[in-house]
Amino acid sequence: MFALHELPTLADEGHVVGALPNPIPNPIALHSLYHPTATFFIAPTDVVLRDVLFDASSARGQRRQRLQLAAYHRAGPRREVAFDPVRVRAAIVTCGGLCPGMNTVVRELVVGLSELYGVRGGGVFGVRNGYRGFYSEEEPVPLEPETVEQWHKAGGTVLGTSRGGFDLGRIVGAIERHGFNQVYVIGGDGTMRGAVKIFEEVRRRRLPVAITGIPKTVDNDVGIIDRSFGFHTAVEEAQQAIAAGHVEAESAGNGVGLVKLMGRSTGHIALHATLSSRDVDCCLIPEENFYLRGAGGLFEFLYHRIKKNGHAVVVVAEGAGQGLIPTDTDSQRCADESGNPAFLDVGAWLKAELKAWWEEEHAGELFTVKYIDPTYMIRAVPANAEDNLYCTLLAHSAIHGVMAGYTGFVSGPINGNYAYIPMAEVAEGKNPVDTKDHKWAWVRSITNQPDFIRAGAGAMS
Ligand SMILES: Nc1ncnc2c1ncn2[C@@H]1O[C@H](COP(=O)(O)OP(=O)(O)O)[C@@H](O)[C@H]1O
Ligand SMILES: O=P(O)(O)OC[C@H]1O[C@](O)(COP(=O)(O)O)[C@@H](O)[C@@H]1O
Ligand SMILES: [Mg+2]
Repeated sequence: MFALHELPTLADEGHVVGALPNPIPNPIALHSLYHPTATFFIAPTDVVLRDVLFDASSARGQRRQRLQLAAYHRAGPRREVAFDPVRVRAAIVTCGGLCPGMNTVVRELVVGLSELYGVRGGGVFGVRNGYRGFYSEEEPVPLEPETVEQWHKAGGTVLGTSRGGFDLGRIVGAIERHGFNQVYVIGGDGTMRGAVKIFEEVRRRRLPVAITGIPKTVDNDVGIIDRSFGFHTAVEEAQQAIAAGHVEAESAGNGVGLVKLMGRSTGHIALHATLSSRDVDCCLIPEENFYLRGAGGLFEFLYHRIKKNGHAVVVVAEGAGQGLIPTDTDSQRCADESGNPAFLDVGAWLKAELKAWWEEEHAGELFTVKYIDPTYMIRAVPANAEDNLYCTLLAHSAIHGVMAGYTGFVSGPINGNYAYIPMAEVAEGKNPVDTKDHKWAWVRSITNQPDFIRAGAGAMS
């Protein structure tokens, strides 16, 4: 009935984990102050379904769908664990761009391993500055609950992060040399692709090491899970920039407030910020082509809005309209150290184009464009309450899975229920905004912006 997406375990390889010949009862069951209820432990047969929406109109269709239901192991504490807490030697690393909540995840991993499972002092380490920290001169730092106690209140990552520096041989060599048997990797899509390689190399070398990923990306561009942590905080922070753009535009004669928000290849932040603000007249995202001049274009639309309301606000995701921006040399379109494309500044380009257009078509009439680029301000903040809660659940899910002996997996909510997903699936999955779906239709119904399909033609850029 279900197609269960099985997880690798350390036992598959015949490893005697943490010097345990057989699983032992979960130490949480023996906790002196906490007595687990009958439903506390999750059975290996508990699953979370990936799809919850079905067309109930045809019995045949239902039968067919039931046969293909993708299911994942439900996350949570198991009755038995594979690691002896006394022998746990865990490494935690944060990679890629900043995202609100990174410190919270680290804090909860340290505190959870110590207080839920009784991992002893000196059993948890923080790797400095991303993947390269495994083999750099800076040694991993021991992390105790007291060290990390206040970390959830800080933005950024205390451990440090970086792009690039993924040297597989040296990373796995360092894991072996330090005797790490649990590795918690906090990072985005690129980091997860790297973690899959680490997992595979660890297997190839037959090392008794569990590798798990906790998906981090402010862009929300990791697939399968409901959303990534920090995303809601970033959307909340973006409101201030949009509000400022609105005030500036409203206070000027024929004013345009232009706000650029993060989103390298996905427009989730722009979309959610637009939906929650209501000050936005037009939202431009990488997944939807647009054009500036002519009938049905951005400028025609903005002209009508300005004439009607006296002002307009445009939110543009950083990855939007890249194909429209002229570039003199190919070298301008370079990549960052991780190989991610470094984009041209769509905001600065759009501002210049807006000014040129007004000058060409409405010279003599007052016009102002205020361009706000809050790029790092929306991600370099501490997590809000909801994201702190979410980070805690993600960290605990990861610990429970690793202690149970699973490896090569990512924890995350699927339709609100926490699940363990094979890491390779998450690394391969993308999460673009589905412009055919209702969420994008909601944006369009709120902004009433054009669909940028030229009359008599398909979508154009
Ligand atoms: N395909 C890949 N294979 C191995 N490592 C990768 C890959 N893509 C990115 N990485 C590494 O993952 C880390 C973070 O990647 P990056 O793309 O900068 O951020 P994010 O994980 O947030 O998307 C970097 O150390 C980078 O070298
Ligand atoms: O200047 P940096 O650190 O490379 O970060 C900029 C990029 O980081 C992002 O937030 C995405 O980063 P991640 O993939 O690491 O989450 C993009 O929106 C943005 O293009
Ligand atoms: Mg990324």
